[in-house]
Amino acid sequence: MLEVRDATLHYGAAQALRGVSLVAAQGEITCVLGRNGVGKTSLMRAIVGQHHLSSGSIAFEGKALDRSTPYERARSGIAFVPQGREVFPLLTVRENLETGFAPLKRGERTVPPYVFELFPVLKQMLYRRGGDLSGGQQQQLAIARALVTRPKLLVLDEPTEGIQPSIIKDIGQAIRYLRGMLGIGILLVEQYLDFARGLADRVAIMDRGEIVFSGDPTSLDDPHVRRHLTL
Ligand SMILES: Nc1ncnc2c1ncn2[C@@H]1O[C@H](COP(=O)(O)OP(=O)(O)OP(=O)(O)O)[C@@H](O)[C@H]1O
Repeated sequence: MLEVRDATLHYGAAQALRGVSLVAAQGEITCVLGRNGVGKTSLMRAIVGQHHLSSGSIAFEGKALDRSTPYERARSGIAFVPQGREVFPLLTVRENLETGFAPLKRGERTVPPYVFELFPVLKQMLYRRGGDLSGGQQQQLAIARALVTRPKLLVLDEPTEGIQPSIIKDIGQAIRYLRGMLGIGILLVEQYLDFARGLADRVAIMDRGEIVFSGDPTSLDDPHVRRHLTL
């Protein structure tokens, strides 16, 4: 579904990605792990079109994305939940959700009912401002806003960061539902190892701008694999 090939990315003279190749399949949860600063966010932002690759390619459903804008990628079915959530604090929950309408045709501009089933608190808080929500509620709102775009691939950058355990559990259940019931592909960046291990079908570990391991989540128990994750 998504195929990144030999991607390199630079910030000025600094190289953040060094020949990264990664596949995310439909109906699977692919989890990218790695310490702080190894390039996980740079890779996700390149996939959604917020950063340009210096070389390499990204294809979605067999089509090269290299020249397409973030808006075109959203229209083709890629949705992004950024690190830090980026909820609009002065817009209501409803208005935040409606920002997800932008890539949709007029007739499709509704919030799918399953979104409120996954995150009932958003229905209760529909007219509250985004900035008044707790961190966990904002994370749910950021995921819901991404789902409004009817994605085929959902890219989540550290959705558990700074979130209380009960909401982490709800988010994990929502991600499982999206994979199992809707067949959405999930690409998840995570630092919280237990969460990743419990969800992932495939894992890829990054270190210093490279993918140093990819395979089965059980391999996270292997000390050779884990050494890339510990400080
Ligand atoms: N906009 C930017 N300009 C310059 N350097 C950047 C920029 N964004 C990231 N970097 C650098 O690129 C490298 C990779 O950063 P990136 O945020 O992709 O890593 P990460 O694995 O997502 O880290 P974290 O878990 O802390 O978010 C780091 O050295 C970082 O300082």
